[in-house]
Amino acid sequence: MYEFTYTANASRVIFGRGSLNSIEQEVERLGAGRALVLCTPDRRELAEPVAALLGKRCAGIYAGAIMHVPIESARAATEHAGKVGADCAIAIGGGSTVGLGKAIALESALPIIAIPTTYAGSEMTPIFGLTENGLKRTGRDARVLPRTVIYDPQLSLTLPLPISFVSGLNAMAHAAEGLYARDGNPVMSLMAEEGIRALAKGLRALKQDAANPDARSDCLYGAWLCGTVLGQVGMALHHKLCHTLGGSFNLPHAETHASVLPHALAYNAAAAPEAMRRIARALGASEAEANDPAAAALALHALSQELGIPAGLKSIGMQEDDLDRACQIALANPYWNPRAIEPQPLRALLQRAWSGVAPQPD
Ligand SMILES: NC(=O)c1ccc[n+]([C@@H]2O[C@H](COP(=O)([O-])OP(=O)(O)OC[C@H]3O[C@@H](n4cnc5c(N)ncnc54)[C@H](O)[C@@H]3O)[C@@H](O)[C@H]2O)c1
Ligand SMILES: O=C(O)CCC(=O)CC(=O)O
Repeated sequence: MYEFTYTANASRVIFGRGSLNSIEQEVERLGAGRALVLCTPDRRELAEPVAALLGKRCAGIYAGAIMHVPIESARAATEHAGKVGADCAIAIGGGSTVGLGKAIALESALPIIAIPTTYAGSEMTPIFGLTENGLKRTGRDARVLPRTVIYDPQLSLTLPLPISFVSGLNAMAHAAEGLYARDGNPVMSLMAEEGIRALAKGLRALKQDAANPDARSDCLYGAWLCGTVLGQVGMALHHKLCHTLGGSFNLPHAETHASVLPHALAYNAAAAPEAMRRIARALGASEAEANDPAAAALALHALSQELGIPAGLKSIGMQEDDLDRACQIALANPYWNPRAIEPQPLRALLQRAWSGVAPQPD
């Protein structure tokens, strides 16, 4: 028995090797003529070819993107865009750069073209994040959804494997929670399962050969699917926990997602057996194995180990003494989750996520 509401986001997506070459015509298609190219300070080499392809349509390169978009960086970028008369922003990079483009759009309504080079998936969502006085807030606004997304797998060939792996698990997290979302729907569930499957295939191939173009294409295809899910349906325990950990303890985003995901799925396994079956199946479990709700979390933990992802929040700088406070913060703002958020089980989840041991339901 199906019952759902589904409103598609209106992004235009161009996917393929060499699709970067279409950037000038995509700027023209938006009716723009002065595109500001955004990147992080350490990735100007990504922005320069875009500026060259744009020629006279380029309003310059702004290399001021910072993770979690500090409000000061957003204000400076918006001011600069105004000063150079930009009528479009092109964000080439990961979620930090797309996040800066979104901050400019939130203030100025400039159209964004996103050219993702990690698997974060921000390019496919109307979700923005801004950090002020050490506190990160997120919201949804149609103005921040990139109008056009160009996925060119060639551009992620230089993404280091450690970042590729954790960014891939960040993407899988969107799909996993999308499979048990309160407002989920069959289209998003199909995309979520296929996204996890494509990323598992691509990440495993990257482990063998970081320069494998087909593996990069599989990963970026999976990131597109998972990012689309994130943009369409609500998230739950896993994303709320990672937001708390990232925002309150300044932990790196993708690494935090990768550490927490197996444990968040174990917490929810009994309450969302169908989602767990589809996740386990997408990760390569047999139909018989996938029928065990615990299989999804264990398969994800096994994939993390196979990829060599450092185990546990302790490996990315979180202190064990901070776990009690993390638990209190996570409990402070109630939100929907397929299983009730209870203090003791949540604290046990955080302990296991911190230590990096195998996940277990409790
Ligand atoms: N709003 C949303 O929908 C959404 C979704 C996911 C993530 N995010 C946000 O995005 C940020 C995290 O994004 P991220 O994980 O992509 O991190 P990121 O954008 O900071 O990139 C991670 C690292 O990869 C490097 N990198 C990127 N592309 C590269 C390339 N081609 N070659 C070499 N190095 C490259 C960057 O320089 C950086 O050091 C967080 O702030 C997170 O909250 C937002
Ligand atoms: O937590 C996520 O991976 C998606 C939401 C997010 O990062 C919001 C933001 O900080 O831009």
